[in-house]
Parts: sequence; C-alpha cells; structure tokens
Amino acid sequence: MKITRVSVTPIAFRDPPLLNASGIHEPFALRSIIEIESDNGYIGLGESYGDAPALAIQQQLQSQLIGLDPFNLNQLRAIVQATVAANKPASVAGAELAPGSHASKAVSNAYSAFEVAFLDLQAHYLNVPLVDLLGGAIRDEVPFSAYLFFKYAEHIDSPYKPDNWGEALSEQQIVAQAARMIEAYGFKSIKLKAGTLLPEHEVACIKALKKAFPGFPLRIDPNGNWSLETAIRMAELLGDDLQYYEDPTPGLDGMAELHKRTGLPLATNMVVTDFDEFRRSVAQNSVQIVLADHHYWGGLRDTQTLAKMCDVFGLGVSMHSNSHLGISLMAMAHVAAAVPNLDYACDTHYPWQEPDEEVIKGGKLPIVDGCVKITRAPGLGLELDHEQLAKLHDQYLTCGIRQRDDVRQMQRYKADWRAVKPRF
Ligand SMILES: O=C([O-])C(=O)C[C@H](O)[C@@H](O)C(=O)[O-]
Ligand SMILES: [Mg+2]
Repeated sequence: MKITRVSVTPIAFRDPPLLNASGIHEPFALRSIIEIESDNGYIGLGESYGDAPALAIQQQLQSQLIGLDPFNLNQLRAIVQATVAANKPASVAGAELAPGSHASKAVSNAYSAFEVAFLDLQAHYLNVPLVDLLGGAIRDEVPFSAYLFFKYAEHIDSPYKPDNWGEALSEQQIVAQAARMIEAYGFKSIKLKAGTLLPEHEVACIKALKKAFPGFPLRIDPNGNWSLETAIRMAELLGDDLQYYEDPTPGLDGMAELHKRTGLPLATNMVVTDFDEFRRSVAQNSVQIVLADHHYWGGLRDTQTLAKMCDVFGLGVSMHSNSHLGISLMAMAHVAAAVPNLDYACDTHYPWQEPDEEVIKGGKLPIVDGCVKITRAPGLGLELDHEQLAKLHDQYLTCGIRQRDDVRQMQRYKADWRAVKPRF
C-alpha cells in the first residue's frame, strides 16, 4: 500500500471571546485538517495546529509523504525530523497556551498531525477502530469535563453576531454557564479557566460552583499567572475544594515549592510539555498530574508512552485541549480509551465551537453523560465533509488571522495590556 494523496487544509472557525492569562481569544481559531489517501482508496484524517509556522512544516511534508507505506511510522518520523531540521521554525507568540505551536515542539507536533492520519488509514484498511492499533479499548466511554471560561458577551468589532453563551464574569454567571454546559452534555466534573480576573474572585467562583454542584470534582487553571505567594494564599482559601490545582504558578521550581508548602496535588500542561521537562519535574517533585495532549506529545503512541512513564513515577494522567473540532476530539478519545491510568476526565473546548462549523459528515459529535463513545466503526469512525471544509477554508482565507495572539487581541480592548507573568 502506498500513499498517493496528501492534503493539508488550513481552516478558521468562530471562537468566543474567552478570557485567559494571556488575554482573550480572537474571533476565529485556526486548525489544519489533514487527509491522506492510499493507492487502494483508503483515507486517513488528522487535525492539528493551523498557526503559520506549524502549517508551513505540514505543507512542506505534503509532497514528501507521497509513495510512503502508511504503516511505516518510523519513516514518517525520519522525514519530519529532517524537514524540521532544515527549517529552523520561528517561535510563536502565545505558544505557552498552545504548547504545540512552539518551535521546540515542531517535530512532535508535525509528526502527531500525520501519525493520527496514518493510524486512521491503517485502521480503515484493517477494518478495525483506531483504538485497536493502540492495544484495544480499556473503556468505550471516555469522560470529559465541563470547561468553563470567564468571557465577554461579544468580541470587540465582532465580525459576526454574538454567541449565545452571553457574558460570564460574576459568580452567578459562571454557575449559570456550568449549569447550561452540564445540562447539554452531562459532564460530571468542572474545570474553571482562571488567571484572568482577581484571584480572590476566581476562588469565590470555585466556592460558588462547589455549592451549586456538590460532589463534582473541581479544578482551577490560572495558567501560571499567580505568583508563588498568591498561589499559596489561594490554596489556603481553597482548602480541599479541588480535585487538582492546575498550573497556578510558573516554572518547575515554583510548582515544586508550592507543592512542598501546601501538599496539594498540582497538575500541568505548561511546565511538563516534553520528556526532558518530565525528567526534571520528577527530580524535584514539581507536579503530581501531567496533562497529556497528543498534538504536542508526539502523537497517540507517544502519549501512551507518557502515560506509562507517569505510571512508573507514580504520577496521575489527565488530558489538555486547545480550541479544536471533531477529528481532534475523536483522536483524543481513542487514545484516552487505550490509557489504563487516565484517572481524570479530559479537557475539551468542543462545547465552545458552533454547531454549523464542523468538518466531519453528520456535524458535531455527541457528548452524552459527559462522555465520547468509542464505537466499532473503522478508524476514527469519521468522514470528511468537503463542502464544510471548503467553507471553513474560505473563512481562513478571509479572516486575516495567521497566528494565535491572545495578547494582541486584548490590546484592542485595553491599549496598555502587556504579556506580564505572573500578573497577580
Ligand atoms: O489547560 C490549558 O492550559 C489550556 O486549555 C490552554 C488554552 O489555550 C486555554 O487557556 C485557552 O483556550 O485560552
Ligand atoms: Mg492548563
């Protein structure tokens, strides 16, 4: 079997004005959709970062993969490594909130984008679900958590009419956001994206969530925007309210000190983003839970390796997300189904994406009782909707955004906004 066609299509889809430690989401999020086809007519799909540097590497790889056997993942990796080495990709602003966009992640990020498509094609050829190529499903329902954001009602100079979630800045508004998301998707745990309003207010929102949803595991994620002192002070206020405390303060040293001083379980997708950081983190006990993300951890199989390493070193495993569509959601679900020690509900931004902006046939995937179901359909069980793909590609061409920059977007609201960390 040989690969005869590779397409890499950048797309843009509407993204709400969600607040975070860097600033605010732009009106459109970028992704790239990958489709490969073999000489015997099988198709494999992938989804990855659509920021300019990531896209440039993916596009350079396109022609080099023609003729490759889709089972030859080692050759894929070698081609990716050689291409990235010849390129010296530029660093990306705002990369810490989308670690896969960072130059140092170029190999693992590009490899992952194509690895998923190769595995999807292999599984279609073998007529088995992709998870079977990862050792088989340990669970066929993968739990996700309600991912709450502080947000404005609409974008500044919005190019489209406001989303229907409304503003969420107060405790009552955050509780209402949670109630709506839980009602719609059946989530059984809650994550609050923080690091944006005053820390005491964000902690008060956790307390309000605890009261409104007794028994729900809760997480707060200030994305390293709290100083060590602030993170300790907030830990005292939080007591044992949290399932885990995600990236409250920056750096491996800061997190290690925070854990020493509070004993709280710390999780991260910021200070442990590759195996070198993993080793350094273990040496100083910086974190107790690692958020995996196949998009920058080097694909589905390397995510399994990460989970194994977590098991060996007594760490928990959870899963990170960035704004994404259904191909990513399904890839996340398949690897999560094959990781025995994935002890926590995964993150997903999926509820924030609009129902008319999916690239797979049948529209948005269902999340029921907080879970994505793994079926026996071959591969990821998805088919590309080429009309929708063309529509979102046109939107990419006209939206004017080529690289995510939440700082620059916030400067449109507040002219003196700067990328300061920690801000509180
Ligand atoms: O857990 C996280 O750190 C994220 O989900 C990072 C994202 O970039 C999030 O902060 C966002 O979408 O603004
Ligand atoms: Mg995080």
